[in-house]
Amino acid sequence: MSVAVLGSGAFGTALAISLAGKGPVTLWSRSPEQARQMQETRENQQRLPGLPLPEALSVTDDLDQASQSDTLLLAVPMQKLRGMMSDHAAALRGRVLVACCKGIEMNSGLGPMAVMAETLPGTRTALLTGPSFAQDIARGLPTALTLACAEADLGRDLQAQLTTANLRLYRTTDTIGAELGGALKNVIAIGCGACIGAGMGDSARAALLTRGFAEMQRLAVLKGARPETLMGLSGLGDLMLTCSSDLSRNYRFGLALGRQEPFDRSTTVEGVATAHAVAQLARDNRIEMPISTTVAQLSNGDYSVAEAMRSLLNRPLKEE
Ligand SMILES: NC(=O)C1=CN([C@@H]2O[C@H](COP(=O)(O)OP(=O)(O)OC[C@H]3O[C@@H](n4cnc5c(N)ncnc54)[C@H](OP(=O)(O)O)[C@@H]3O)[C@@H](O)[C@H]2O)C=CC1
Ligand SMILES: O=C(CO)COP(=O)(O)O
Repeated sequence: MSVAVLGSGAFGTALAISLAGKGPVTLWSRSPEQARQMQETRENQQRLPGLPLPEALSVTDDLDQASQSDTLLLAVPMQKLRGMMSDHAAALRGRVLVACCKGIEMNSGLGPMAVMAETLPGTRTALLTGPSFAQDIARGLPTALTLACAEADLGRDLQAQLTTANLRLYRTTDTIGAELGGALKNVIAIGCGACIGAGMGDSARAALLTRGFAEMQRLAVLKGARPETLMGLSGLGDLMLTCSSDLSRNYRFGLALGRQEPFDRSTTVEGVATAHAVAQLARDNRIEMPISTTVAQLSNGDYSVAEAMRSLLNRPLKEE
């Protein structure tokens, strides 16, 4: 089975580098200029500088060529997934699609699995998610991720196809739990970054992370996830990584909010749109998601970090 990665950002490039250790892989960029640069320099200078592209990795800007592969990894930001799939529906039809994005679509409240199902009904789909920074994967550091696929046999095939020497995949059929774990942890990571940036300390971060995890479980279980999925790589594992590392863009965005410093808005920070989607889901489903809702308000500039923390501390007392 052949594989191509569609989307030449940091994560798509890192996955293609890792997969190239096993055999030929194609990386598609929508930008002819970026594709040419990568072919010439054998590096993704824009999104993943300093990490060489192996020989087995070929770069193209021709989607028809890339989509000849049996398995296509879709490595674009969540809010771009629907548009990218609609633009290229004819080329993607009939292939196995593996979404590699973490988030909830703003207007629909849907995750990547539902967006793929709506855009190309009948397509065989899966999700790759979990704790990993693109730089770590590209450097060949040990990493473990979750491959979620509702079709157990296809999940097994994809697990074997996409596991590499240093990237170990676990599988699950709980696609709802896997996608909500990956989406919701980014929101909590913004909150944790803001808390550290504002000098509120590690104890406050531990409280946010733990109560944030309670929110993640509440929404995920309501949507049909298995609680144990949230305890795994795609939930707790990714939450811990993202809430504690400066390599995370969501965490760094939070740090900047807390320090009242500017932040480059062109950086992919999935948790901002997802926080707004979660706030809407909380209203629609009448559940409490106070930290996620506060992060949405914070990222809008409605609150200072100090005000946000005060509003969380002043909530009615309750059982844990
Ligand atoms: N970076 C990481 O460590 C990890 C990222 N992820 C997830 O992977 C997803 C992608 O993130 P990442 O690669 O880091 O993001 P980047 O910001 O590095 O790159 C995003 C890429 O998507 C491309 N893109 C955007 N819109 C489209 C479109 N409509 N059609 C085709 N390509 C498009 C961009 O192209 P252009 O440059 O032309 O705009 C760019 O190459 C996110 O959901 C993220 O949460 C998951 C795990 C780790
Ligand atoms: O998802 C990630 C780690 O698992 C990457 O996090 P950021 O998108 O915050 O950089």
